[in-house]
Formats: sequence, C-alpha cells, structure tokens
Amino acid sequence: MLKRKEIVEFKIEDSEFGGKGYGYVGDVKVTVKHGIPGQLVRAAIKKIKKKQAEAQVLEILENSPLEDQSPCQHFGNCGGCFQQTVAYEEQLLLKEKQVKRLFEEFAIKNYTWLGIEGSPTAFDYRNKMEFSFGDEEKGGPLTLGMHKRGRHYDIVTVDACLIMDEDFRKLLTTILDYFKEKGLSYYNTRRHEGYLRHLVIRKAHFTGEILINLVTTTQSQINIQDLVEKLLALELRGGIVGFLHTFNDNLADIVQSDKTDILYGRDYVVEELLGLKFKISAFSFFQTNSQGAEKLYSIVRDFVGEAKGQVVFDLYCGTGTIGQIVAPNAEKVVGIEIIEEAVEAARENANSNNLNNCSFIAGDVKEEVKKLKEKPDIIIIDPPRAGIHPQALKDIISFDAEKIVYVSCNPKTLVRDLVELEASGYQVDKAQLMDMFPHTPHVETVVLLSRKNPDDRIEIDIDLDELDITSAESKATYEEIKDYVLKNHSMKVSSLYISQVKRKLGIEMGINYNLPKSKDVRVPQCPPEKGRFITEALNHFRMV
Ligand SMILES: C[S@@+](CC[C@H](N)C(=O)[O-])C[C@H]1O[C@@H](n2cnc3c(N)ncnc32)[C@H](O)[C@@H]1O
Repeated sequence: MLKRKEIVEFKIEDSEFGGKGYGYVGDVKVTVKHGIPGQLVRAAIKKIKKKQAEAQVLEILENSPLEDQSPCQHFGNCGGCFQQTVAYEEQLLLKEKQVKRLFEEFAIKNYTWLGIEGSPTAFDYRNKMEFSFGDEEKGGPLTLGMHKRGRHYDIVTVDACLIMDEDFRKLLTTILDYFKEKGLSYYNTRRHEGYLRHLVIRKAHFTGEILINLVTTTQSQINIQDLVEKLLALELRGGIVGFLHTFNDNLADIVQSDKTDILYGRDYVVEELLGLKFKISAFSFFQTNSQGAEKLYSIVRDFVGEAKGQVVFDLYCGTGTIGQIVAPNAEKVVGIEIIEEAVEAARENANSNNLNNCSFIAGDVKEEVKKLKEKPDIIIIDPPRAGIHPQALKDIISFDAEKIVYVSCNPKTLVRDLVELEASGYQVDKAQLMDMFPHTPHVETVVLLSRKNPDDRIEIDIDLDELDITSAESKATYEEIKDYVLKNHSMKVSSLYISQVKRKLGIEMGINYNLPKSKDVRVPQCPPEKGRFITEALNHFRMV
C-alpha cells in the first residue's frame, strides 16, 4: 500500500481535461497536476484514499514520444503554458479525447460529434496579458511577468513569451526597465507592502489598438507621465490609444480597481469581429484570442441557424458579442450580463453596429431570467467556468425554448448541466470544440440542444413512498453499486438512480421495475454528481 510522501516512479498513461495526467502504481491510480501521456515521472505522493492518489512530480525521467523541444525560452520556468513541447496537432487530439471522454462518462449519447477546430495561430494569439510585478527569487531584481511554475510567490519576466505578439514584449521590457531605474518596490502579497502590483495590456488584434493599465497600491505617489511619453515614442505594430493608472489597495491578489485615472487617451479599445465593432473596456470580459473568437462565434452562428422572426436570449453576454453576431438574422435579442460596464459597452456596441433589435440587462442571470416576460425561441448560454447556477438552469428550462446553444469554457460543468437539460426534455444534437488557448489545457465547447419531440417524452410523477425498488434486477449488483458509492464517496444512492444511469448507458433495456405504481407522479431524476459516482461504480464492476 502506498503511503503519503512516498516517492514513486510511473508512466503517465493518459490525461484528463485540465491537463491532469495519471498512471498506475500497482492497482492505485496516481494523478499529477500536469502530465503528458507517455512521460515517465518520479513523484511524491501527497494524498491517498483507497485506490486513488495525488502526487507531485519531482522529475520527468523520460519525455513522452509526443514531446519535442519547446520554442519558448521561458518554457518550464513560467507557469503560463504547460504543453508547448507537444506539437499543436497532438495538443488538439489530446483535448478532443479528454472532452469526448467526459461526454461518455456522463452518458451523453446519440449526437453528432464535430471534432475540434484549431486556433488560426498557435503563437502570438493572446490579445490580453495580465502580468504581475515581483521577483524571481527572494531579494532578486524586480521582475514583471507570470508566476513561476509551481511557485506562486515568484515571478518570471516573460519578455520573450511567444503566445503574445511583439508589441507586448516591447511594452513589458520598457515598463520593467523604467521601474527598475526608479527603484520602486513591488507589492508583497504576504506582507501587504509595496507599490507595483500588475500590468494589464490589451491589444485588439484586428484594429491594432492598445490599452495599457498599470495597477499599483497608493503606498507611493510618483508621477509616471514620463513613462507614458516613453511608451508613446516606441515603434510598435499597433498604436497605444489609452494608458490607465488603477489604484488597488485590496488584499486579494487580483486585478481590481478602487479608482482608475486615465493618464492618456481613452479607457477602452475597439476590436472588429466578423464585420462588427466592439468596444472593450479595461475590466470587461472579452475572448482572449480574437482570430479564434471569429471562428468560435461562427460556430455559434451556425448552430443558431435560421432565426428569422425569432426571439433570442444571450445569457452571460459580456459585451454582447454573440447576441450582436446573430442579431441581423433574428427578430430580437435580449442579453443579460452581471458587469454593468460590459452592459453599457454592449448597448453602445449595438448602437454603433446599427442593430436596433438588441437590448441588454445588467444583473445576475439567476435573478434576471425569471423576470423576463417574453418567451425565447433560442437561448444562447455562455457562462463562466462554474457553469449555470442550478436555479437559473431550472428557469432557463422552464422557458421551453426550441433550441439551446451552450458555449462552455469548462466541459466539466458543461456535462453536469447537459445531464440536467437532457433529463428535462432536451436532447444534445451536436457538439464541437474550438481551441482558443493553444499550449494551455483549456478549450471551448459549443453544444446544440433541441427540445425533444413531446412523443419522445415520458412524464410520470412519482412519490418516493410508492417506489417499488425490489427490482427483478440482480439485487446483489444493486447492493454492490450502492456499497461502492457509499464507501468511495460517502453518498447513498437509490436503486431508482442506479436504474436510470444503467438505462442511459444502455445496459438495462427491459421493463423498468423501478417505476412507480401510480401513473400520475413525477419521477425524481438522478442528480449529476450521483450519476457520475454510479457510472464510476459501473465502470469499476466492468459493466460498461
Ligand atoms: C465566458 S464569458 C462570456 C461572455 C460573452 N458571451 C463573450 O463571448 O464575450 C462569461 C460572462 O458571464 C458574466 N457573468 C458571470 N457570472 C454571471 C452571472 N451570475 N450573471 C450574469 N453574468 C455573469 C461574466 O462577467 C462574463 O462576461
């Protein structure tokens, strides 16, 4: 039996979405934070529970056959990218396999899988970078860049980073040199002392407009107008349209503003996508890969299809990009977004794009969606990584829209929500991946769902007391599955839920003895988490 802190050597057999790699030591599945299939690693066990362990890689003993030299000089030191050693085509295959497997684990079936689209460019693709000030080792010179791999408090200067374009590199170097010369201190996140916090650069790829936002505390007061002049004098491919100075005295190590001064120009850039213009302010969400965004939004527009005379909801709409891209084909678009600044930009964008059939609501989807009186024909949903709030999902389902297009940056929460949607009368028609983030473990997934034909739906209400769970199925098997889930996940599951999962997986086809005796009762549906554990148990018993 493995023990905590034990050093093990094993081969990474495969990887999961998010970049986790796993392999086996005896019959224990050992997972590491980042792993490429084929690598031989030496790792220290951090946690172990039953037959599952987590470990930290100490050394890569042998590279994977998928790997080659990384073209970036910061690779391995910088925590930003983790699979630059893998050829881009192979990265795409890995991502596709990881997401496809999640769909299978959650028993999403009978849909068309359209594969993965790559980013138009694998390098120079980022239109926004958020750098931190710090040092690479205690007491070392000032650095400006990304967190060092595996060391949150150390910052690596990434002046040759290849996923951002040349202008970012020039600006970073000039700004770092300026503050080194001034001898200014960085903000120490443990002691809460110091001045320089972050540098955020946005460059609209298609218009070349650049916005720079320097984030500091108020612990020094220096005039940085000469820095602005220095930057304006640089020869860049694009053009600086604004320089902002944001003050942030909050303890949390994230970019936020107590106050923002405009030291030069304006506080936004304009990007052009698919023939429309979008104003992007300093703190609004915007896809970080503009060329990739054109491809992503084209997929969404395709999935939406013909929308003449139809009402479209664009939920979690950011600056209203998706809604406006489908608006010319629709009767009306209603967007909801929590960041007010983004909503204002969405309204302005719609105006300047001459779209008078779009309206935008500022607020939480969970609160706002239930206030909407109108019935949508099509709902587009593009939530943050956490997915859709369960209450919001219920309200979205209750609109009974004909079509739902779900855009997700986190397939783990996506499949959770898809299970709920499928249990509530929708079917997954097709799914496509779009890689917006080469060399990182992330990927976007677009899914088209349509309302099931009423003939395909069986609506029964059920009272738990009425359940006859003395099924004709093998009781031992049901009991074993229950025991497995209880032991491994401390959760009780019912025979009804096990039966539902087995049916979804196509391993229980006959009469359902777990149905209620009464025909007028609603059947409780297996919650996604329990569904996952039951599927795991079925896998464990080799029933799938
Ligand atoms: C993945 S982004 C999508 C933005 C937009 N669809 C786009 O492509 O640019 C998610 C957006 O949801 C917003 N958001 C996060 N939580 C929200 C909530 N509870 N209600 C409404 N909007 C929310 C974020 O501010 C962000 O703009």
